[in-house]
Amino acid sequence: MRIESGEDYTIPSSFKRFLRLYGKIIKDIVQGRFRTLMTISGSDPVFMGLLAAKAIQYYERQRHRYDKKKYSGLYVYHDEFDDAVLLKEVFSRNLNVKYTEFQYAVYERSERYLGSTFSFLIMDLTKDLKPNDLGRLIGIVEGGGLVILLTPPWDQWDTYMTIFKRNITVPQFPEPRHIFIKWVKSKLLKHDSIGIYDADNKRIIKKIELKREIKLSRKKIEIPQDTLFPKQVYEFALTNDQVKVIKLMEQLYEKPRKGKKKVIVITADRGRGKSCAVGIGSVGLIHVLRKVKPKPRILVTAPSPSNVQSLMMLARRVLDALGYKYEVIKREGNVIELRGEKFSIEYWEPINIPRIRGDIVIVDEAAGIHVPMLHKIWMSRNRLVFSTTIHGYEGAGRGFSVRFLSKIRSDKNTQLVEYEMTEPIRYSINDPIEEWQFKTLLLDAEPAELTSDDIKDIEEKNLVYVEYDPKYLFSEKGEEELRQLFGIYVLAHYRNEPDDLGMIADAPHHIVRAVKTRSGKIVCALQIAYEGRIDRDTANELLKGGRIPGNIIPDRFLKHLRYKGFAELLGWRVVRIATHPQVQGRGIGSWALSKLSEEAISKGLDWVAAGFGVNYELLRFWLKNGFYPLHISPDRNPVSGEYTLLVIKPLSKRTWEYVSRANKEFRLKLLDSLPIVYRDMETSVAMQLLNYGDPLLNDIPDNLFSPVQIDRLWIYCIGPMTFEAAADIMHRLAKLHWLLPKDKRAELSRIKEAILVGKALQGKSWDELKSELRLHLKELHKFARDIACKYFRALTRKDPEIHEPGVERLDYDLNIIF
Ligand SMILES: CC(=O)SCCNC(=O)CCNC(=O)[C@H](O)C(C)(C)COP(=O)(O)OP(=O)(O)OC[C@H]1O[C@@H](n2cnc3c(N)ncnc32)[C@H](O)[C@@H]1OP(=O)(O)O
Repeated sequence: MRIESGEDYTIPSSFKRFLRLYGKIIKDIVQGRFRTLMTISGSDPVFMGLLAAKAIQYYERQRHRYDKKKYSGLYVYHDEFDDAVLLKEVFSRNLNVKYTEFQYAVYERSERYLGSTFSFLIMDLTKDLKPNDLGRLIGIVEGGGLVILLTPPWDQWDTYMTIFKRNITVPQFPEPRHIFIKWVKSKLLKHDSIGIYDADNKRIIKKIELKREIKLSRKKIEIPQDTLFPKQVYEFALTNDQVKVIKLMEQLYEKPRKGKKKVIVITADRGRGKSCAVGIGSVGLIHVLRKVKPKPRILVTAPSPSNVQSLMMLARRVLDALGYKYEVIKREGNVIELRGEKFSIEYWEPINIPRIRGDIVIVDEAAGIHVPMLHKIWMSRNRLVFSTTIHGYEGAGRGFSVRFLSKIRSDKNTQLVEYEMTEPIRYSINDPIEEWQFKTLLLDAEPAELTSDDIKDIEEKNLVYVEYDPKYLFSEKGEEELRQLFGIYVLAHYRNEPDDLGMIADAPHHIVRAVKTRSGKIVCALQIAYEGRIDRDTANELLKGGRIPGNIIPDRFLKHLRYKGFAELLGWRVVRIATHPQVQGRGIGSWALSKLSEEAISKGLDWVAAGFGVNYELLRFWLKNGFYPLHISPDRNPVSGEYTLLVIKPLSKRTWEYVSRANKEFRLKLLDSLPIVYRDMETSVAMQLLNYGDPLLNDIPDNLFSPVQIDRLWIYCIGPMTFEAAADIMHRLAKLHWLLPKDKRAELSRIKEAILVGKALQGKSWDELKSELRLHLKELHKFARDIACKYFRALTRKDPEIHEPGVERLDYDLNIIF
């Protein structure tokens, strides 16, 4: 195949010139441990493959003059496209390298390379640009290395229909906005250490330049004299920061005193080797713990098993070096356990950690886990490591410290050690490509600093509601506001990925709103999605269980509430809302929602809705703002440990009718599902859900209980019999309580209502209720009897003291259905 071999092509002199500029700076690049980037744009896969091969070949030889190493390269592509396969083939056939070994991977499988280091990375972006890929993969390249981006023709790239763009459109909005790639291009043009070549027109778009000082290369590793772990363990560290982390982990060898906890918190930007350091340290711990314990067990958790692969990889290397025998257990290609005869290092989903036995718990990428879940994990153990990315793909900014760390810092029984790793493992601390990546993906975005004037504006509600045009946000003028906006999400939300940024830019049905102070500081950020106005055929499909991209609210409404007409309505789903952490709880979020509703009404929309992991505080926020619960997921999310709840606020009369009925259906369903599906739901949340909305019954129906049941209720109320003997009646009473309007219910305090839900509806054990409601057993039993007495009075209008026990009559009708 002449074409595939690229024989008909010659390398243009402009490309040779383009490459020579890399050669000119290569000495500084190698010495400074900087990385470089090259973009090759064009339409001919053969030519592109050839140029990429020449580029690597040239670069390798130049680099080798200065560091005399062996190199490794990774080529990532989409194998479902013939021309992407052709490009890769041409590249590999024409690659004439002396010191480099290349590997080829498809994007879907590229996760497994994340812990490894490569000298060269080629990303074929001719078919797709998924922001998360840019976020994950660039970091694997070492200082002195080169990243090549292969892209569609430079001038057409912006409007190119990528897989990412196709996936984020919905049937009602088929055309994406084409903003994100334009943004990426502007950053490629702006940052140094990046060159751009136009293969179609054989011209240099941008020459490479290096505009930064070389910082002294890193310090030699110093292993402390006095260590508990063997020196061999420490030898796996690549930086002194890693040494420090391993040394800190020695502190977990000894158990804390009773009632106390030892916690180590490690924070770092991406690429600082924290997971690897923790992996090395865990084997150190296993090694020493084995001397005092028959079978030490370390539990590792993270949002997903892929997050702990570098930890596992380093743990394996150290185990091998220390001569341990063990089995490697994998799930879907990820290592989830290293099982030796007398030890184990095991990955478990966060939700499982509190109930599994283990000596030490390591939480990796902790910022990716919801704060209430982190709390449960922290409560359940006394020796823990939390490690997390501050900025970067999994980063949560200072959110982790603001919301979680501040709590454990103030706990007197926790001996807390915090350590921030700064030294990058693979490249220099002032690496230009990391800088480009951070700026492009807003990985270091932070919210605005608020002044006393801003706080005054907030107190006086001197606020401005802003309707953003995404084009403006992703422009030089709007960039600062975009950074503030995204910074709020990073800080307030538990999960933020570059793909979310891509959605804001390109998803045609997503819009952004914000609240600013008068000086222009953003204090609340909202991301909204248009949903609804679904045609009848699709609606019928949904009713039969079919799917539709996006449209979460209409989809669940149709599937679970079955009102077909709802599909025609148009609404806004609040995808994310977050208030600047410094000023939460001051009414800004509520003000934003009221403005949003006003805008939605002015645009003729029917509803505003939201879906979120439900907890008491957050649900309070939505209920306070007039949103009705509509649907709740049957399972807890394995990472956040929360049920997902959908809430909706009707804006038109027609929607009102649907929502009022839907909410009644929801509560009826919940009442009957609590004992079956939601036994473990927080009782406070169940009460909130049952209490909100119009009454389901007007009055207590006649003959609801038989005289025998009434008499059993009485004997439980006055004392000798147990709750269990009247559990059936208490269960029906609980249902009755939440079906009635408030003024027709027996008057119960909040705590008694909680007992009624927790015990009589959810069937929790007395012990479970005791710890959830923080009551003594005696009090619980007393309160439960009080409930029985109150309802005895409400049902019979008699005082239990003067009741005549026993039943004489046999002639009664029983209303067995409410
Ligand atoms: C679809 C979704 O995005 S749901 C996810 C919502 N976002 C988050 O959870 C991120 C973190 N939290 C926040 O950013 C904010 O607290 C928001 C968006 C939930 C509320 O915005 P705020 O400006 O704090 O709301 P506002 O002051 O109007 O209302 C406060 C009420 O919200 C509830 N609330 C929920 N979370 C919080 C919180 N972190 N801090 C304070 N109040 C909170 C409280 O019940 C409070 O009511 P109260 O004052 O009567 O006790």
